[in-house]
Amino acid sequence: MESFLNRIQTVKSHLSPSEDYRRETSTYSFDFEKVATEVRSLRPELFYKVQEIVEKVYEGRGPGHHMLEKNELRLETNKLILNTINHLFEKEGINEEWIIENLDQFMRCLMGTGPANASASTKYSVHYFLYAKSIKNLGTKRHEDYLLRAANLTDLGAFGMTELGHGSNVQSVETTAHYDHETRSFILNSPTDTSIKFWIGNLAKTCSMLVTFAQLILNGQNKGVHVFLVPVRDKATHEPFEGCIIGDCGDKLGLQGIDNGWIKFTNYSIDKDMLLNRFCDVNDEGEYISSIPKESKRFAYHMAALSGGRVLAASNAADIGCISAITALRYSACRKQFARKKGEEESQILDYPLHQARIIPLFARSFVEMVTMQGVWDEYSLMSHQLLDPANKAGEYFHLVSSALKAVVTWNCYETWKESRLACGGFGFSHLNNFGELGNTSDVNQTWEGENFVLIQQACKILLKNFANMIRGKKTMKTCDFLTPDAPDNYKFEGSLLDLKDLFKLYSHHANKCVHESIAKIQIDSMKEGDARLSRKEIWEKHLFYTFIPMVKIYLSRYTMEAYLNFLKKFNDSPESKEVLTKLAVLNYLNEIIKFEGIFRESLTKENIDEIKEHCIALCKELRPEMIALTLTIPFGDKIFGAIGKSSMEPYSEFMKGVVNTPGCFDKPKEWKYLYQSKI
Ligand SMILES: Cc1cc2nc3c(=O)[nH]c(=O)nc-3n(C[C@H](O)[C@H](O)[C@H](O)COP(=O)(O)OP(=O)(O)OC[C@H]3O[C@@H](n4cnc5c(N)ncnc54)[C@H](O)[C@@H]3O)c2cc1C
Repeated sequence: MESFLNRIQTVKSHLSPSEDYRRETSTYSFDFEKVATEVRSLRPELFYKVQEIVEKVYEGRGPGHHMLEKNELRLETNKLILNTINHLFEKEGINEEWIIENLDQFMRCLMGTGPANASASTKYSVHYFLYAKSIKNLGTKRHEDYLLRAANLTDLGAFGMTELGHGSNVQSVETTAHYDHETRSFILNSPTDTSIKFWIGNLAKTCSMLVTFAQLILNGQNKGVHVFLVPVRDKATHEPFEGCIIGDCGDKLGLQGIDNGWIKFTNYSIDKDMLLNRFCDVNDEGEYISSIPKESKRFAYHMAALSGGRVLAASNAADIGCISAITALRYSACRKQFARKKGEEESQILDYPLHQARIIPLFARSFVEMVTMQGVWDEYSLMSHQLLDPANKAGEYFHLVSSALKAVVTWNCYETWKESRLACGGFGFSHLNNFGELGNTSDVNQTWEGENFVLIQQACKILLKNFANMIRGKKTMKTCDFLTPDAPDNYKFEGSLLDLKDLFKLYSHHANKCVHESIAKIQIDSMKEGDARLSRKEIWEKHLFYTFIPMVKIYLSRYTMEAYLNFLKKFNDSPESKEVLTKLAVLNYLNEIIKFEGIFRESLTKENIDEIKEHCIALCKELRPEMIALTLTIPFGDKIFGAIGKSSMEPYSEFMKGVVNTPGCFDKPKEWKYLYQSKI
């Protein structure tokens, strides 16, 4: 903590602050140390340690890093991973037992590598959060050794769920695992081209072990998708074992530092004990046994490990949203274009209300989401061991929350990234300003760990199921305590649009109303007869886009608002800080009302909507002097920002330093002579 406070001091009085820095940090009204300390304490200290280690490793990294050839990037990423883990073991007292016991917390801290090298954090998350977590969640005593070897990186693992023909629909994967009682083994096969496991991170060049999802077939009967621990490479030679053909997926839009690969199995035999058998097994008599008889329920347990990956993707997205918006804010505070009056100095672009309206609400949303996601991590770390307890409802709660958050926060992040990049004009398009790396991750976060439109459907189902439970007199989840059995009366908003607690009531009303309207639509369509008759599935699909998905979005806004209201309690003794942080959230939720206008039409008049727009413009103006100091309260080291986003706020000199130091800047092209061979 001491070194952190020193850092604040350094940031507050940059050694030779630029004029822009000095001006922008002299206008804020909140208690900087209080806010910075509370924001920092949202994460475990180990996160910052990891960030420091990575920053040290990258100290000498010059511009043009993205120009490294794919294999060099991969080598660098693998070395970074090993260096970081070695450092944590040698210097920070981390060991295998601690990692296994605190896998969620450990993974959360390893996210400290993310902003500097998204490929590295992806590799970690594939290895620890998908591979090791699957063994921990689904394995038993017989797999303990594998878990230990995963913890200290003796084995490098990958997670083989997706196939060429099936991504979201995991239940239909085609890889087969036939049980052979004579040899007490499973024989793995990829019977079709579409059954080839594809996109698997760490597989192409790195891993020796692969968690594999396959249909378990015993005595000709398909028992459904099961999870197997599969050695795929001989560690002595690093060659794939016979029966496994492994290849590289080829170049991607980004994240070249991680080796996504494919694998085809041909009569590849693994020991019977390699089935991860916490919930099901083949006994000594060769019979299938399971503590969860229903296949669909068994499948749900096999997938439960994935909710952590969704928490990870959403928290990563919230951070990337913050980093993108911070870059745009700092740059816009320095960048000057056009004088308002002839003869006057040009204006900073952040002083234009148009520019403020584009960027400040996006920062506000990312900030709220970052606060929310750190709270979700805390809750997840505490509850994750309950997720696989059939008597506990935690699994369903986390399925709802992680699916909804993962979809909505990663969509929001992509929007924030795009708008922030555009807000930086041409500079946003230069690799030196980091939007390339940030964009790669904000893009793919929408697809992996569950494709967003598929995930949000699951959240819709759980929300509606909770309503049905309530009607049947069963207990509902705490997160659904806004639901009422009777349809809510029409409601006219009479509170203050600038009061976050009043806005919370408004959102709660509409979250409830949206669930009731969804149910009403289902009921009306279910009563149709004759040609108009629709099946349950048709009704479901018909209302997803305009009714059910917006319902989840409103639910989620209410959820993040509740988390943020709790965060604000930390500032009861610091009224100025509370006021600024409240304004930030009010701006975000008013801005969302404008986006969701249709939903709020019942309770807000046209005059209210006009008033909201006025408030948003006014709030941006009021928050303008606070913005740069607010960006400095977020504890991301300066190294992860591109040239124009650094806290020193010297965009031109930082940028040109990068430009002139980029390899090849002054080189004459080798083939220059053809330039003079025109025949015209
Ligand atoms: C860089 C990268 C790394 C990855 N790493 C791994 C890994 O390590 N291990 C692994 O197992 N997988 C990995 N994946 C795969 C990833 O998890 C899948 O891409 C993801 O689950 C989506 O599956 P899909 O690509 O087959 O898309 P699909 O499921 O085919 O979806 C395609 C489109 O169809 C839509 N769609 C699908 N079903 C419905 C429906 N019912 N209703 C309406 N629309 C629908 C989706 O919304 C989407 O827009 C990785 C992918 C990428 C890009």
